[in-house]
Amino acid sequence: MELLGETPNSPEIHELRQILQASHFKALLSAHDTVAQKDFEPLLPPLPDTIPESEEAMRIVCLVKNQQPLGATIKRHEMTGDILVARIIHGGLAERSGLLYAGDKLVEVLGSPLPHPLPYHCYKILHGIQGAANSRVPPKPRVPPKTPRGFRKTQLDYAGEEDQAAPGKELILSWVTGYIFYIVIIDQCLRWTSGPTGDGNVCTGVGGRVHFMDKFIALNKPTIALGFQVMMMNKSAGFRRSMRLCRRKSHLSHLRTSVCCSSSCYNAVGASYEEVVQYQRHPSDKHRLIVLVGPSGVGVNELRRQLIELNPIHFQSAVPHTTRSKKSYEMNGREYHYVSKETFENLMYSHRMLEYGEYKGHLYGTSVDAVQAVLDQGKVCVMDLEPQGIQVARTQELKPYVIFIKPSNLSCMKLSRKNAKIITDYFVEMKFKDEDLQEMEDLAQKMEAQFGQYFDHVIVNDNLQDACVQLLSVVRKAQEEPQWVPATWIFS
Ligand SMILES: Nc1ncnc2c1ncn2[C@@H]1O[C@H](COP(=O)(O)OP(=O)(O)OP(=O)(O)O)[C@@H](O)[C@H]1O
Repeated sequence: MELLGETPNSPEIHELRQILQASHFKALLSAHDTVAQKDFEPLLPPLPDTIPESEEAMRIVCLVKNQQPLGATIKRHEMTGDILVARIIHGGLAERSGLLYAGDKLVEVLGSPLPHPLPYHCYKILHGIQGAANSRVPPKPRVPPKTPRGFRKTQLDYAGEEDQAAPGKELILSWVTGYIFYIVIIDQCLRWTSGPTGDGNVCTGVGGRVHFMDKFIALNKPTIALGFQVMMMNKSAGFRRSMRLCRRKSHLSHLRTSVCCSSSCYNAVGASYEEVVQYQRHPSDKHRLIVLVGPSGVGVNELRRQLIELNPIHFQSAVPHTTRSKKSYEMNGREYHYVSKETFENLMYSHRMLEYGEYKGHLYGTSVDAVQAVLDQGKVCVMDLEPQGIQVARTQELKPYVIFIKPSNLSCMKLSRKNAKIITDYFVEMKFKDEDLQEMEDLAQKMEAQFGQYFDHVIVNDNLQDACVQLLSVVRKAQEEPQWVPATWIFS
């Protein structure tokens, strides 16, 4: 205002004077001056000036702590006993400071060397700090995280609230198998943080058991898991009759079925998550293999048969292989590919059989090449598979889309299956008993629990017509719309 008094008058000067004299502006300037004159910075403890030359170079980290938690967890190294920073919570004080990192060794806090304490003692020391605290940590090369950002699909259910090892209850998340989430940051400790990508509900949290630190998005509701389907007898290609219940009833000793599984499947089964990407099939690409799984008797064959009947030019089953001899009315490549035992076994051992089994001394099975032959014709190959066989089919070559056919609840099943028959072979059909339906339900639950992570979609087969309409729509979407698939199918 003083300076303005010395300045020749002008409309601008007049306006500026009015602004500076307005009460709200005076209040703002007054607040500024009050803040500026006080030193709100904490007094940092002086750096020690006598550091022995022999001492390993240290970073001295000064954190000023208020009521907020530090946002880091610590652990004791099993071998050395060192106290290490275990995790840095996303968005917490430690992370925002940019000074502490997972894996840092805490040497001293508040000028006192850390005794060889249990993490609990350290926790008490750290927790008790108010204001500024110097900590000494050895320098550490910062290695950029190796794991790429990207989407992951959960392979297990995780109940965060029940996890004793979870680092902070307020951040804990729970999820079910099949959730897709996006990772933003991964540090050396296998934690990750993920951020919004647009769709879905965004939530932030930590999965303790799998050591994730996440802000993650549920883009996909989980789909389901699987069953135990065995050897089938062909009536004609595409309309196979199942022997699954037959095996359960009386022919168990005659039927031996196996499913081969490459070593990778064991890894996948044990993993907590799988890296996934969205895949949109180009119209000129081969179709994805459609795999139906479900407990015996649920209607897997019935649905496959109905789908093919709806459009036999578009949908087709793969022709299976057998070592039995050809009957007079059969044709090689139509009902079966008739091969020697040696050829069959070669296919088995070279992992070219998606599933195989033995019935009455003969081998039967469906090969990858038979599926490829259908896909090469530009058709959609539809097959039913034992859940154990999904792993073998899960290749970049076939890109299977797995649909779990699930029974509805017992009372609905009793109604819908009133006139249905269990087809055990060509000649024997028997009515479903209550125990068959119960067994089907139990098996469905086991399949979901064990193989749910592989299911892209679940159809509850209550009303047959509804289930068939759903199947048609899902199969169309699988071929025409973007779907989450393992990243290895696309980048390998
Ligand atoms: N939704 C449904 N409503 C009524 N009957 C059904 C329904 N789904 C299937 N069925 C009947 O149930 C019986 C068993 O079906 P299907 O043979 O397809 O079972 P599956 O799952 O292939 O088992 P398996 O391989 O052991 O035969 C058949 O008689 C079929 O017509």
